[in-house]
Amino acid sequence: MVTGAIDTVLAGSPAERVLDRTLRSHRELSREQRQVLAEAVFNVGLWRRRLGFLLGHPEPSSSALLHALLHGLAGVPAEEAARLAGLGAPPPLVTGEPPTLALRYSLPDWLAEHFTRELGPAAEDFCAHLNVPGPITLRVNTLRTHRDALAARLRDEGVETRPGELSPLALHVVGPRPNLYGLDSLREGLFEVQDEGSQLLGLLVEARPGETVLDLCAGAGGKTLLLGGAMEGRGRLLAHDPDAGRLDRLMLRCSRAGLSNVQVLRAPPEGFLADRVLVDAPCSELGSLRRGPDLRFLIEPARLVEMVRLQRDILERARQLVRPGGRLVYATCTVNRAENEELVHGFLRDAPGFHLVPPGEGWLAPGCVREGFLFCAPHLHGTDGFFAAVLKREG
Ligand SMILES: C[S@@+](CC[C@H](N)C(=O)[O-])C[C@H]1O[C@@H](n2cnc3c(N)ncnc32)[C@H](O)[C@@H]1O
Repeated sequence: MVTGAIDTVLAGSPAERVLDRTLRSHRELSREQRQVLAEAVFNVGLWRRRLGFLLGHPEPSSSALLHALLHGLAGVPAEEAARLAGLGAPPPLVTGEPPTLALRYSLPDWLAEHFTRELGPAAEDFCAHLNVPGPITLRVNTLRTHRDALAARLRDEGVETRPGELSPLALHVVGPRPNLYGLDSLREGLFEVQDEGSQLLGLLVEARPGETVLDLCAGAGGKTLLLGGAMEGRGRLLAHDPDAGRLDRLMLRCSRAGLSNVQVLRAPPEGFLADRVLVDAPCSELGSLRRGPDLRFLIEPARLVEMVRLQRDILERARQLVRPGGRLVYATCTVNRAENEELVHGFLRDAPGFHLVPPGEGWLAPGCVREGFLFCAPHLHGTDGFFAAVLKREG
């Protein structure tokens, strides 16, 4: 069953879905067996390239990969590892460090080369952090409570946290992964799960009570909810996304959070000017690769180029919706200059009425600023990878 699930993941099915399906059809498994299955599927899915190197074979069988994981990476004795993997005898493993970044951190070659071009020598550290799960981070809903009170409430519910150092709204869960969805505090809308870097993107908008704020790529509302808190529920908060299902989820989350001034726009917005516009753009999502073991193997390299045209179009639309003197925040969760710095510089060349302003002046940690933009990454800040530009329309 384990090797069957691994085969399906290696053939390109998303690991989360394969695991879910396998667990559903094997309800007889004990808690420990389910845990072992999940770890085997996720870790072979993640480490497949490094395991292939250990085996000296580009396309080894699932059993051989499982053996290499257990013996080569987890240190289980060879005979025991072979038995657990269903092999008669342990295959020999290569010793020594893999010679390339792609093999060391189990990435497609093109992606490792991309990160080297983007980050230079820091690519090694960045890629190492892609293989370590990120923290579970919560964002306090300031419409209902404040951070210290939420931490105390969570402690009463058995969840220990520590405050984030970058976002004043963040709490990181400490210790084993809790079942957050079973907590009354979540049902009462006291918090949302949101990466600390993602919180910074919403905070860069610096939305104020009484303003008109447009979240142009609102999705299921992660940032809309933050903006609503900053506006203290006063003013007009407009949320648009072409994905109707996501907007439905946004509305549910707003109601749980006690946010009543959100207006959902199902058609592309027009005919008004906003004080602030957030473009949390669709992107290649290379900053979120640690969120899934196999995401790196599912991305098509062409996506890094194809997204740029869509991002330009969205930014152009956003430009027309910012009032004179207003603010436009362009953000992505990717590490790709073509979608980030280059796109913004191109926009500034074509839209002379806008200029770049320092992100988060007076509150954002200087370590989160690179070349005048927000830049966060797992190896530097413990967040997913994010980019943002804060642009002001001249008055
Ligand atoms: C990075 S996600 C947004 C995440 C969301 N802001 C949040 O914090 O949860 C990008 C969103 O852009 C949306 N999108 C795609 N094409 C778009 C377009 N042409 N105009 C506006 N949004 C678009 C996608 O449906 C997706 O929900």
